[in-house]
Amino acid sequence: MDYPPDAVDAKLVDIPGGWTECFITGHVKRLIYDTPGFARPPLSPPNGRSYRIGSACSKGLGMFATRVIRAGDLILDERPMMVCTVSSSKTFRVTLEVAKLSDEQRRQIVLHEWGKHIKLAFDRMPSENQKAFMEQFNSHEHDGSDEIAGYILFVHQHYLYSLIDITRRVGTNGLMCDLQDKGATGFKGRYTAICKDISRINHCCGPNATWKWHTDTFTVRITATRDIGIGEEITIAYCGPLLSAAERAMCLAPYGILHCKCSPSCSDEARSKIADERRARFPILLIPPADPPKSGEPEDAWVQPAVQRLQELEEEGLEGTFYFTQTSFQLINVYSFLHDVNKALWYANKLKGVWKALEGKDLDAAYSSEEGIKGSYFYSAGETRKKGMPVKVSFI
Ligand SMILES: C[S@@+](CC[C@H](N)C(=O)[O-])C[C@H]1O[C@@H](n2cnc3c(N)ncnc32)[C@H](O)[C@@H]1O
Repeated sequence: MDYPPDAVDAKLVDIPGGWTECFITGHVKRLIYDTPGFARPPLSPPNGRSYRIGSACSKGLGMFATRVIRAGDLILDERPMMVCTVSSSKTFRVTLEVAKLSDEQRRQIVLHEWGKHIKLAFDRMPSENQKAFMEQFNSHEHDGSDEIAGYILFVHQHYLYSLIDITRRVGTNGLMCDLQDKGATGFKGRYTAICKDISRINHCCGPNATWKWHTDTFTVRITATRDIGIGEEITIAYCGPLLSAAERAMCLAPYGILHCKCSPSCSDEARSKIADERRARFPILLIPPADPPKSGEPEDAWVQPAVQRLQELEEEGLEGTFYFTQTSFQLINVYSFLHDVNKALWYANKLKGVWKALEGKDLDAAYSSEEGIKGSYFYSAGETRKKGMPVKVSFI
């Protein structure tokens, strides 16, 4: 992809938004060009750079906050060095099946062919990006998976590399892009992005930041999902954080993470069991009781399961998930219904940063201001109820 068209002798410095080399199909190329606003410049964090790359001990390098970062703050919007497929052609695999090769032989040949294509993209990179790409972490260095794919050798900047040196860096560092081929035949790939700085962010099962692919800016965007202190490591989830520990382990293996070291409790069996049980019961739906509270019982006794659920989500570091926003919205709506505006605003305050991080916009005024809450459907439903009239409400 050469967009916008640049001079043949362009340097990295001539492309301030960042230079991405792509290995993509024609269909995906058209899809990118047709994206409204493509190629907007990447967003700049309003308060400037807020991170440094440094040692994260046994995890290698990592990203660390250099100032306090608030939930919802943009940390980095980075154009990748490379975007490429994560797998190779289905049609090609079928052809190999016909050739009666073993599964392992097929895997090696597909990997080799994929590597040859990725090297084409690598060769077109500006030399600064080639250097930065080769400096990225390679977690598969000694796993013995290079019999065929490692066959082609090339010299780059006085070092001898094999194709596998490139493909392994893609596997270790790639984050999934939201680009997808259509159609059932021919080349069908999911896409992955390798960035200079974002690829240094380590995985955490209870991360403090989230990542999202944006085709209009052609960037991976990192936003904080909770407040991050100075010096604290910035982390993202490489896989669905609501999965069980066993499922997460399966998803992390291709990144070369065989034992997740995100926190001491992650490897603690008893703690993992509790975390699994909590994750399995996170969805919750509040239904108001038909009868008024018994004397002496707080009016919001029936809300407590959701209050506890939100606390558990925070304890697990799962603020950046659907269940956190869903439970928060329910609590805002319920406390509007009960005419407890302060509590409604208290939950709105918890939600606002996460909402900004996930949705890229501020929370609607109906949820975040006294007037908004008092003008909401739930507040008036609560009024009707207070007048002794029956109401049927659903809080989501
Ligand atoms: C995308 S890179 C992250 C940056 C990397 N630490 C570096 O030095 O460049 C992924 C690699 O970081 C390490 N890593 C990331 N998160 C980890 C975690 N939670 N536990 C253990 N290792 C982790 C693993 O070696 C993995 O292969």
